[in-house]
Amino acid sequence: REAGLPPGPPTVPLLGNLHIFPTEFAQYKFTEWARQYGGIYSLKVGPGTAVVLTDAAAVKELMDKRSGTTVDRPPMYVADLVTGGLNMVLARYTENWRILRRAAHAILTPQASARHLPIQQAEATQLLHDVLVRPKSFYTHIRRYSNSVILSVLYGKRAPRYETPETTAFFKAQHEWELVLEPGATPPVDLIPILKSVPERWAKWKRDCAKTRKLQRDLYFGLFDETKERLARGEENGSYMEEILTRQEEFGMDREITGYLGGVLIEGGSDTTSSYLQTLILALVAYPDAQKKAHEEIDRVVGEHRMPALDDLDSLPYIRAMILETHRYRPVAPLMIPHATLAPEEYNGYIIPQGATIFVNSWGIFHDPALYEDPEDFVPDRYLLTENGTKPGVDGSDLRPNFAFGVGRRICPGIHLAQNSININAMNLLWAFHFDNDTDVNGKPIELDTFDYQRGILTGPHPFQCKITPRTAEKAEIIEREFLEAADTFAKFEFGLSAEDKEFVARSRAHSN
Ligand code: HEM
Repeated sequence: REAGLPPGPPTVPLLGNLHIFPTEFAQYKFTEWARQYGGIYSLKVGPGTAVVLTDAAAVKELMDKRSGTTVDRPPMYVADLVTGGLNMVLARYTENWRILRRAAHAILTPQASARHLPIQQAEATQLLHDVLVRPKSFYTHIRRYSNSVILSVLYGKRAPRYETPETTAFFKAQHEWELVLEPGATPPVDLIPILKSVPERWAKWKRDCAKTRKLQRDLYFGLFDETKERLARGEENGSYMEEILTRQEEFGMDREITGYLGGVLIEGGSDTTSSYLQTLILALVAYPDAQKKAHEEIDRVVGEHRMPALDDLDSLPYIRAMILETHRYRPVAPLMIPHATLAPEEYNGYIIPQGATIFVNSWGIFHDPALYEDPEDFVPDRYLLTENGTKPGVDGSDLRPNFAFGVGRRICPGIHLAQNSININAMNLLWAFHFDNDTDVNGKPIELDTFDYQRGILTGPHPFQCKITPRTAEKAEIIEREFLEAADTFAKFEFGLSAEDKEFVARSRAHSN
């Protein structure tokens, strides 16, 4: 470890800390080390350096205030092979990233996101309907919901079923993408560049990259071309890509970069929102007292005879607190997405060298017992006591309510769209259903493992079992009725459906009759 670096675990020659670098659920080991080495420590990864921040003040200073130097991402050859450096999430600080970011920002502002509320609301109604009809499949209903919302927002084309061809193609491409990105799936090409020149016939990982690239391009450019053709026919429905296509020149975007912009937004918008909602349900089952308080609140404010509306949230402080607590309890991105430095930075007497990888350990911060009372428990009430949920008397001002969405110039561009989805669905689900432990054949409750989460940089619970029942017969009727009424909103987004989708749409509406 070079002089001036933050402290960290003892190193060995050549490898540094590489031999002890966690390859899965890194947030847990990183948090353990944070309790030992402090809120800022370093890891030597061969000749490279990674710095782990588990201290809110350091994050605010280095990542938010000095975002100009911490905006980069670490090099990732595999991502370049698959996406040609055009995946906004993983892209280095390049002109292409700036173009992608500007285009995303211009159209995902709070005002622009508000334009997409009708389809989000209609899809959320279908989610309630799907859960009502087939409660056991809630996990896939939620995945369909988030994928359909993002497809509708971006391309004006929805996915009525989990098996809708675009949705199936997306989850297939995404699965392959996650496999190639998994640590250990590829040799350490970023550390040992010579490995990049191994010919494809001896490098399965290169063939996997080529396969993923093809799956992504077939879907992303297929959707892109379809939108272009729809525009040419004069059949606009207000989708994001329509606007991008008409402003392509202004943003300096060619076909290639425009196709990948759509792609990265589907990726960013699908499993993040669904993982969040699955965690919310897991927590409601595991913490029935919190569920009861939320039920009482929504009954008092919204009542029995209508579905919640977005404006209701202003009068629902406990549910607002629950939404924040869900982000804290099981953040979708427990280490955010790694950043990297464009220039050396000095902080608290330590040197962070140029090119260092920076992990923001949001898991470690959110689960710090010095900041939070009983951090391992799901306790929405903490956000009623202080703005950032920290213990009264502890200074939580270095945190912010949208901390789970990232830092500095890389903060999540989908934040407003995501928050609308989360807010609508949290209210809807609580208004409509009871969430309980399922029972086994002997009638014994099946306890949930609240740590049974997926591996990966973005995480959510593995599919789990629970019992979901409508809270009253009247609410079930309202859901059926609202679902039918949403048909008009859906219609604009239902062009070019497969025969199976058309049949499903017709059948589900007839069923509701
Ligand atoms: C629960 C929902 C979501 C959460 C918790 C979430 C969280 C995050 C986090 C932590 C980052 C990394 C920020 C950083 O590096 O500092 C990120 C980046 C990103 N998110 Fe989200 N996100 C969500 C939903 C969405 C949605 C709906 C979209 C698309 C419409 C989206 C698109 C992106 C993109 C493109 C990036 C990369 C930004 C860049 O590197 O410049 N996300 N998100």
